[in-house]
Amino acid sequence: MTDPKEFTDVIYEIRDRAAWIIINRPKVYNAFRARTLDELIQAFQLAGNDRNVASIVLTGAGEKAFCTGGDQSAHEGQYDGRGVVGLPIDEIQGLIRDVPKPVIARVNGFAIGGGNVLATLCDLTIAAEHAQFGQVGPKVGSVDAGWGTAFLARHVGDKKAREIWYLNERYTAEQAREMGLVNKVVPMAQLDAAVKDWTDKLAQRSPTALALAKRSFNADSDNIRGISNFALHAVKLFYDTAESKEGVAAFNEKRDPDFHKFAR
Ligand SMILES: CC(C)(COP(=O)(O)OP(=O)(O)OC[C@H]1O[C@@H](n2cnc3c(N)ncnc32)[C@H](O)[C@@H]1OP(=O)(O)O)[C@@H](O)C(=O)NCCC(=O)NCCSC(=O)CCC(=O)c1ccccc1C(=O)O
Repeated sequence: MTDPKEFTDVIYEIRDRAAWIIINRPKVYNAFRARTLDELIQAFQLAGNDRNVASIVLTGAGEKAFCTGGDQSAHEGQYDGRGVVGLPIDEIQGLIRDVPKPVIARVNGFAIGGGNVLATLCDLTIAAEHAQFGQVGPKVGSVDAGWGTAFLARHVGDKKAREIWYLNERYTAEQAREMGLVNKVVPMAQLDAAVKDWTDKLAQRSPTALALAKRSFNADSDNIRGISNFALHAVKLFYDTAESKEGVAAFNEKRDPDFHKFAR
C-alpha cells in the first residue's frame, strides 16, 4: 500500500469524520489513467478500514470537472495499466459499492463517460449548478455495459438511460436531479457546505445501520456486477478493433468520428 502522501493523481484527506478522495488531474478534466484508479482503490480501502471515517466523499480537483472517464491520451486500444482493459475499472466500481460506508459524489463540473458511471455508483450525489452529466461511449468507441447502462436505468428509468447512451447529450445538474441521477443541486459556492452538512449528519448515524442499509440496496442490484464483469471482456475485444480506435483518434484529433464503414 502506497502512503497517500506519495499519490500523484489522487488527494486523500480526512475532514472531520469524512474521507475526501479527490481526483487530481485537472489538466485532463480529471480523466483517469490506470495509476489514478490504482490510487483511488487504495484510498477507498484506507477509508473503508478507518474506524474514524463515517463517510467518503469522491470528487475532482478544481471547478471544471468531477471526472471525464478514461484518459483518451493514455488509450491505444487497451489502456496503460493492469486489469482486463488496462484499467482496474471493475475494482474501483466494485469498491464504491462494497465499502460499508456511504459514498457521496461531490460533482463539481463535468461527470462524463466513466466519470458519470463513478457518480452513478456513489450512494448519494450533490452537484454544483454548473455541473454537466452524460455518456459518450458510442462517440468514442467505448461502452460501460452493466453499471453504466443497467444500473443507470435503475436511477433514471430504462427509456431515459437509452436516450443518454444512444444520443450522448449533456444534461444540466437540474435535469440530472429531475431524472433521479442527483440528490441535490447547489451553487458552487455552497457545494462544500452542503457536502459537510451531509457528512456531519452521517457521522451521527449508527454505522452498522448505515452499512446494513447500503448492503441491502446493493443486494437488490448485485446481479448487474456479473453483467459488468462479463461486458468488460467484450469491451476488451472491442477496444482492439478499428471501429473503437476511430472513436479515440477522433477525440484526440478534435474531429467527428467516421463510423460509417462499420455499419451493421
Ligand atoms: C468533458 C467534455 C464534455 C468537455 O468539453 P469541452 O468543454 O468542449 O472541453 P474540451 O476541449 O473537450 O476538453 C478540455 C481539455 O480536457 C481534455 N480532456 C477532456 N476529457 C478528457 C479525457 N477523457 N481524456 C483526456 N483528455 C480529456 C481535452 O482533451 C482538452 O484538453 P486540451 O489540452 O485543452 O485540448 C469533453 O472533453 C469530453 O466529452 N470529453 C471526453 C470524455 C471521454 O471521451 N471520456 C472517455 C469515455 S469512455 C470511458 O470513460 C471508458 C473508460 C472506462 O471507464 C471503462 C472502460 C471499460 C469499460 C467500462 C468503462 C467505464 O466507462 O466505466
